[in-house]
Amino acid sequence: MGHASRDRASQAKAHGGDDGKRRPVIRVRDLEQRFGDHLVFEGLDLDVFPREVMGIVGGSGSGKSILLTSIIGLHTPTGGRVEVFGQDMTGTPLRERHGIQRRWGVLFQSDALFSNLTVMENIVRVMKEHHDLPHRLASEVAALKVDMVGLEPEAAWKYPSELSGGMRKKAGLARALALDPELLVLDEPTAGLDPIAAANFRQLLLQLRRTLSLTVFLVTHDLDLLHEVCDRVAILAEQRFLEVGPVDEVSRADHPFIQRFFKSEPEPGKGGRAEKE
Ligand SMILES: Nc1ncnc2c1ncn2[C@@H]1O[C@H](COP(=O)(O)OP(=O)(O)OP(=O)(O)O)[C@@H](O)[C@H]1O
Repeated sequence: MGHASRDRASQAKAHGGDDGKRRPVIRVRDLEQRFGDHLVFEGLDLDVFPREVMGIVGGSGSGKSILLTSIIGLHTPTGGRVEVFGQDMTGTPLRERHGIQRRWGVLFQSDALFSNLTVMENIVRVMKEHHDLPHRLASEVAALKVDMVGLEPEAAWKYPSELSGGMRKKAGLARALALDPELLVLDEPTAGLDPIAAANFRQLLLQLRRTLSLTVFLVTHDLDLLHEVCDRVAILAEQRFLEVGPVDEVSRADHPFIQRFFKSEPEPGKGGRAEKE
């Protein structure tokens, strides 16, 4: 057995797998969301496997945020089931969810850093919420996270308002990595970045994914991110997943939404971000 397969086997074990069978990190079954008469989606099924990067694409209002927040237990959909690390997200009591929550890191579109805290303090705060760590040790680990995302050490002492958009995203990512998560959940990670910062961020994701063996679930409109970073993509439109599969295959599917999405030209200054519906 080579290093890589040995790694994967031990990882599968760590994830509760048996005989090398890969249990999904995220398992979505028959998910449904309605608001009164308004059906957002129904019948969503999705598996995201260990070390896979899954991209979710869909028009505005198709329910991407609802899907994402259902996965991290912030929203309870009207029907169906979401399991993360084998635990039912809606059926698990809050106190037990705390244990699952430290196994993932989330980067929201707005980066959601506390504006009154420095980058360092933002990261330390997350660590202290979950671990009883001496301040000095927490600061040292936070400095490592800052380095890991390619920020200069001095950025750690800055407030979010003193950083560029790209640096803020990296700081948000450093905070998402604070607890050494196995799963990274990213909401439009390159939205709003200039083309160079977006390309830089994509490289960073590729590198982190390789070095940290991360599973990644991300929502995006960035075609370059889909092609360069994602293993599979799920297209959410017409209240369901139109297609789920490798990006190259899905992008060839003969559906008007998919054709429009994958053929759309990058918006000027948006670094390959495709047009929203
Ligand atoms: N609390 C709510 N009450 C009623 N309707 C809601 C509520 N939350 C979301 N919706 C509706 O559900 C649909 C899906 O919302 P969601 O935010 O998940 O879309 P999205 O795909 O993330 O869109 P965007 O790309 O524009 O952010 C939208 O039509 C939205 O108006």
